Amino acid sequence: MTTLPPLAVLGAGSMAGAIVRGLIASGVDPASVAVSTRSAASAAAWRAEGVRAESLEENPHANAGVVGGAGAVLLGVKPAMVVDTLREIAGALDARAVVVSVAAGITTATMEGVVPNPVVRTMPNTPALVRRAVTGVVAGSRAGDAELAIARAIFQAVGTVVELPEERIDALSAISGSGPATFYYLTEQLTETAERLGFTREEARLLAEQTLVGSAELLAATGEEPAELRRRVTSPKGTTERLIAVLDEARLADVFERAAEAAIARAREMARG
Ligand SMILES: NC(=O)C1=CN([C@@H]2O[C@H](COP(=O)(O)OP(=O)(O)OC[C@H]3O[C@@H](n4cnc5c(N)ncnc54)[C@H](O)[C@@H]3O)[C@@H](O)[C@H]2O)C=CC1
Ligand SMILES: O=C(O)[C@@H]1CCC=N1
Repeated sequence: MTTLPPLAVLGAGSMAGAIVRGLIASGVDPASVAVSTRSAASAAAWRAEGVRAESLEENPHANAGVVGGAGAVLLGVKPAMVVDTLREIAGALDARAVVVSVAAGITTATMEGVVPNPVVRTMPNTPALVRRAVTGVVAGSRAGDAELAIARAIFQAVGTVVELPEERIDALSAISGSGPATFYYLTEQLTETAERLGFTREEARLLAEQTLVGSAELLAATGEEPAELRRRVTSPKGTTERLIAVLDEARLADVFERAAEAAIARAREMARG
């Protein structure tokens, strides 16, 4: 297994923060991770977790400050900030460091146009925090086996890795990058339905959320196909059969396809800047 080099993380918000915490949960030494944050309070919170942290509030050069000595630099800033952030750190980057981006829509070619380093583009998801992420990984033109192995090692420590060509990553993002939002949205909808059926908010949340968690655990534990697990819930001529018939009528597959196409179109807009 590839040993992770010292890691610098620029912008440790929802996504990169989940990755760092997932890495620490996997046994990575927090002292081998350096984080730059916007606020001093956030940097202090990371220091309390044993991570080296600098904030832009205390030091406007915090981004360049944390990349020195790093063998891998994880870009966790918003897509619109990626190019500016790379410009900021270009002079401080170790020549051999691999730049790993999680940004939606920002191509490897765009990043390679700003820094001379090898670049890997990824699309993880927030279950990284509990080491259950699915991450799409794309090698840039300068990333060789060693750089790809580092990126793979980072994301395998927090879940499962899928390697794919760059033209497929926006589609992967629509399914797994945004996917946690899809499942939480469904859970919210089911909670509201339960409330409309007369349950209190607390009861409704319990019913919807525990059903999501229980169903996911059953899927993971049995390795059965969702269709088979669904069949076991659907008694012939029973209540679930009627329920699923209504969902079928609503053509959810078409709705999900339209939703995914909208996300893909947005990623392409973001790529154009
Ligand atoms: N949230 C998600 O589920 C996923 C997000 N992503 C990608 O992750 C990236 C970040 O998204 P989120 O974590 O959702 O946003 P976020 O807003 O939670 O995180 C961005 C972080 O960057 C910090 N920041 C802002 N300007 C900075 C600067 N100049 N230097 C250093 N840090 C700075 C912010 O304070 C914040 O903590 C985006 O590129 C997004 O496309 C990718 C996959 C999933
Ligand atoms: O919403 C976004 O743009 C990011 C990418 C996938 C999930 N969150």
